[in-house]
Amino acid sequence: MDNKKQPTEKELKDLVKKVDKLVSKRPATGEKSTDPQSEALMRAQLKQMMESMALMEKSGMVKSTGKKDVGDHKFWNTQPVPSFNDEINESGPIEADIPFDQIRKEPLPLPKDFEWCEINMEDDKEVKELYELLTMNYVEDDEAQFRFDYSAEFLKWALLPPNWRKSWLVGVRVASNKKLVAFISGIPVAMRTYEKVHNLTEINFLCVHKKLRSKRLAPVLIKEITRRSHVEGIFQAAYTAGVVIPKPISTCRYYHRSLNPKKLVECNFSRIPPRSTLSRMIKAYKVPEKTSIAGLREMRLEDVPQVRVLLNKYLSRFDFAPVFETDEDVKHWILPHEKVVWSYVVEQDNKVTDFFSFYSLPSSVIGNPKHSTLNAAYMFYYGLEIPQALDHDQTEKFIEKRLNELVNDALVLAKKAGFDVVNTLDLMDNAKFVDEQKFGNGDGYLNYYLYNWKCPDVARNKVGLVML
Ligand SMILES: CCCCCCCCCCCCCC(=O)SCCNC(=O)CCNC(=O)[C@H](O)C(C)(C)COP(=O)(O)OP(=O)(O)OC[C@H]1O[C@@H](n2cnc3c(N)ncnc32)[C@H](O)[C@@H]1OP(=O)(O)O
Repeated sequence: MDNKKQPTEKELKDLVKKVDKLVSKRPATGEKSTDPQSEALMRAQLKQMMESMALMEKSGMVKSTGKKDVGDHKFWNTQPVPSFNDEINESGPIEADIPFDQIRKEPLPLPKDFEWCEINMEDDKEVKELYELLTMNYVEDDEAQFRFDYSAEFLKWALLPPNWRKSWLVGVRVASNKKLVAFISGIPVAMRTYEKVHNLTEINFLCVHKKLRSKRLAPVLIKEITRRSHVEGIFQAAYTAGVVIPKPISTCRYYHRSLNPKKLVECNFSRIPPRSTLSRMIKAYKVPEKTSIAGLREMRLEDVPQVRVLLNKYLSRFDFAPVFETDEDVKHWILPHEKVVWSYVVEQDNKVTDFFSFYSLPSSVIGNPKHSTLNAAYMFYYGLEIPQALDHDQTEKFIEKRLNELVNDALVLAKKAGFDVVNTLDLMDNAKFVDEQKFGNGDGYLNYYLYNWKCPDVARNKVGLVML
C-alpha cells in the first residue's frame, strides 16, 4: 500500500480538531451554529475521518494518539487484558486466580540504584514528598500548559479510604539519597460490572519522574502493584488513563463550565470565540448569587445512611459502578472534607431526597506570567429520588429536569467557593445537563479500563464510576 497517499496522522488529527471545534465546541458565549445543514455535514465528515483513522490505526498504518502503533504494546501485550480487536459478548476473568503459594512474596527487582518503599500517608513528611513528586511530574495536557496539582490533603483523602492497605502505596526511591522518583497506588473498591459485584484494586497516581521517563519503569511499577494485589487475594483492577492502551471498556469526554471567563482566557484555557467579546462571555457565564432549591444545605454526618441508600439506588442505573457497601464508605467519600470535597443534600420533611458533590483539583498553570493556579472543581457523585410510578421516558425526563436544577445550584456554590471552572465527564446522566448548564466539551478524553476482566463495552452514559 502506498502510505504517502494517505494523510499523515498529524494531518488527520489537525482535521479532526478543526472540524471538531467547528461542529461541537459550544462557543463560549453559548451561541450555536445557525446553519444546521452544514453542521450535520461537518459532523458526517468528522465521523468518516475518525472511522478511517481508526481503520488505519488498526492496520498499523498510522500511529494512535501520537504515541505508538496500536498492537505494538510490548508490555500490555503480555498482560491479561483484551486486545483492541476482541469483540466481547460475555463477562469473566481472563486468567484464573493464582493460588497463594504460587504468588511471588518478594518485590520485583528494580534497576540498580533504585529501591522500593511504601509511602506512609499518615506521616505529613512523606505526604509532602508524594505531593512534590506529583505536583512537578504528574499529568499534563498535550500542550504542557496545565498540570494536575492534587493538594496534600486531597492525596490523604484519596489514598486512606476505609480498608486502605499500606502495601499498595508503592514508591521508588533513589538508593543513594532516598529521593522519591516514582509512585503507584491501589485502594480497595467494591465494583459492579453489569451484574457481577467484585472486590477490585483501584489503581491511580502512577507517576515516574520526568528525568526517568521512557526507561520501562512504569511496567515494573504496574507488575509490582499487581503482585501486591495478588498477595491480598485481589485479581482484578480498575483504572483510568488519558492514553489508549489495550483495551478501554469505555471512553468518556471532558466538559468544562466556565465560572471565571476572564481568568480562563488569560490562562489560555478558553478562547474568546470569533464575533464575541470578553464582556459577552462574562455575561453569558454569570451565575445567580443564591441557590434556588428549597431545603438545600450542606451534607452532615447524620445524612450518611440516607445518602448511601440514595446513591446506591441511583448507581444501579449504570453498568459499571462502585457499590458503597458501608456507611463508613459514604462518610469517607461523600461527607464534606474541608478544601477537598463539597457535598449538599436537599432535605424535605426530614427526608433527604437528593444530594450532589464536587471535589477540588487545581491545575498548575505552566509558564503563565499572571496566573499560577487554575481552581477547578470536578463533579463527583450525586443521587436523586426517582418517583416509582414513572415509565422509562418519564423517568429520563424527570432526571433531566431535576439534575439541571441541582447542577444549577452546584454552579452557584462552586462559584462562591472560589472555583474558576467546573469540569465533568459525560458519564452517568451528565449528558442531560451539560448543554443547559453551559458546559462546553474539551479536547480531553478519559479511558476506563479493567485488568483481568473481560466484559462487553460500557456506553458512556452507563459508566457510574468517578475516578479522582
Ligand atoms: C490485579 C491488580 C492489577 C493492578 C494493575 C492494573 C493495571 C494498572 C495500570 C496503570 C494504571 C495507571 C492509572 C494512572 O495513574 S493514569 C495517570 C498516569 N500518569 C501520568 O500520566 C503522569 C505523567 N506521566 C508519567 O509519569 C509517565 O509517563 C508514566 C508513569 C505514565 C509512564 O512512564 P514512561 O512514560 O516513563 O513509560 P515507560 O517507558 O516506563 O513504560 C512504557 C509502558 O507503560 C505504558 N503506559 C504509559 N502510560 C501508562 C498509563 N497511564 N497507564 C498504563 N500504562 C501506561 C505504555 O503504554 C508502555 O507500555 P506498552 O505500550 O509498551 O505495552
